Amino acid sequence: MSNVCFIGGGNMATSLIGGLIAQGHAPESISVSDPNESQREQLIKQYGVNAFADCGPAMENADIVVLAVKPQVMKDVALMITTALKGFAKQPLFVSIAAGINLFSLQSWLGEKQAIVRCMPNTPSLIQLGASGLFANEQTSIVQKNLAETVLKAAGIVQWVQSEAEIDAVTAVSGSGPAYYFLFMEAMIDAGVELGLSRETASELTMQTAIGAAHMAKQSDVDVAELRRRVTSPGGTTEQAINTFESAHLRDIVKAALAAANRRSGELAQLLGEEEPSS
Ligand SMILES: NC(=O)C1=CN([C@@H]2O[C@H](COP(=O)(O)OP(=O)(O)OC[C@H]3O[C@@H](n4cnc5c(N)ncnc54)[C@H](OP(=O)(O)O)[C@@H]3O)[C@@H](O)[C@H]2O)C=CC1
Ligand SMILES: O=C(O)[C@@H]1CCC=N1
Repeated sequence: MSNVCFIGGGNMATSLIGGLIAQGHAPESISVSDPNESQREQLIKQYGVNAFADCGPAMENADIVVLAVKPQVMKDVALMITTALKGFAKQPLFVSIAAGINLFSLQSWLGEKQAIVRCMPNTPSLIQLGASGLFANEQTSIVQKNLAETVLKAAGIVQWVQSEAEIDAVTAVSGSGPAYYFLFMEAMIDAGVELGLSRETASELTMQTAIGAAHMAKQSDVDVAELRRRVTSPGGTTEQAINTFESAHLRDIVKAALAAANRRSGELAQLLGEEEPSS
C-alpha cells in the first residue's frame, strides 16, 4: 500500500482522506500536515491518520504528496517543501489540487525534475462520488501516473485530460460544480416552501429528485436532452417551468458562470504564480 501525504488538511483533503479510508486504505499509511491544531485533532479522531504541524515529518516515506492548500499560500508551502525535501533519499510524486496554480509555477518552486500531476477533484470525493481531472508533467512516469490514478479513484471517477488548459475547464465544470447544484437545490427548496410545503418535505423531495435525475442520466442510453423531453408533456406543467427557464436564458447564464470560473483560474495563475517567458 502506498504512503500518501496531504499538505493542508482542510475541506478537500478531508474529502479525499474519507474516500481513501472508505476504500480500505490503511490510516497509518496516510499522513497530513496542517498548522491548525484543531484541524489535525479532528483528522486524527475521525480517521486515525498521522498528523503533523510541519511538512517535513509528514512527507517522510511518502510515495505521493497531495498539495491541498489554498492557491494563495501555495508558493510559500512549495518553497518550504523544497527545503524539507533536500534531506530525503526518495523524491515523491506531487499532486497539486490547487485551482489555477500551473505546472510552470509548481516546477519553478519544487524543482524542474519533480514529477508533478495537476489534479482537480471535488468535495463529493468524501462519499466516493468525486470526479477528478488529471494532467501530468513530462517528468511523471507511467508508474507514477497509475499511482495518482489509484489514489484519486478511491474517491470517485478519474479523467485524464489532453492539455493543461483543460484542467481549468475541469475546475469550472466539476471542481466548482457541486456548488452550482447546491445553489439550484437551495433555490428549489425555497420555492417549494413558498408553494406551501414544509422545509423538510421540500428538502427531501428536492434531494431525492436530484439523486434520481443524476442516476437516470448516468444509466440511460439516451442523452440528457431526451430525458428532459420525456418529462415535458406537451401542454403540461414541466413545459411551463422549462419555458420560464429558457426565457430567462438559463443556458446563457450557465455558460457565463462557467466562463467566469474558467477565467478565474487564469487570473489566479497570473496573480499567484510565476510568469512564463514568452516564446
Ligand atoms: N473546496 C473544494 O471544493 C475544492 C478545492 N480545491 C482546491 O483545494 C485546495 C484546498 O482547498 P480547501 O480544502 O477548500 O481549503 P481549506 O482552507 O479548507 O484547507 C486548506 C488547509 O491548509 C491549511 N494550511 C495553511 N497553510 C498551511 C501550510 N503551510 N502547511 C500545511 N497546511 C496549511 C489551512 O489551515 P488554516 O485554515 O489554518 O489556514 C487549511 O486547514 C485549494 O487550492 C482549492 O483550490 C480543489 C477542488 C475542490
Ligand atoms: O472555489 C475554488 O476556488 C475551489 C476550486 C474548485 C472548487 N473550489
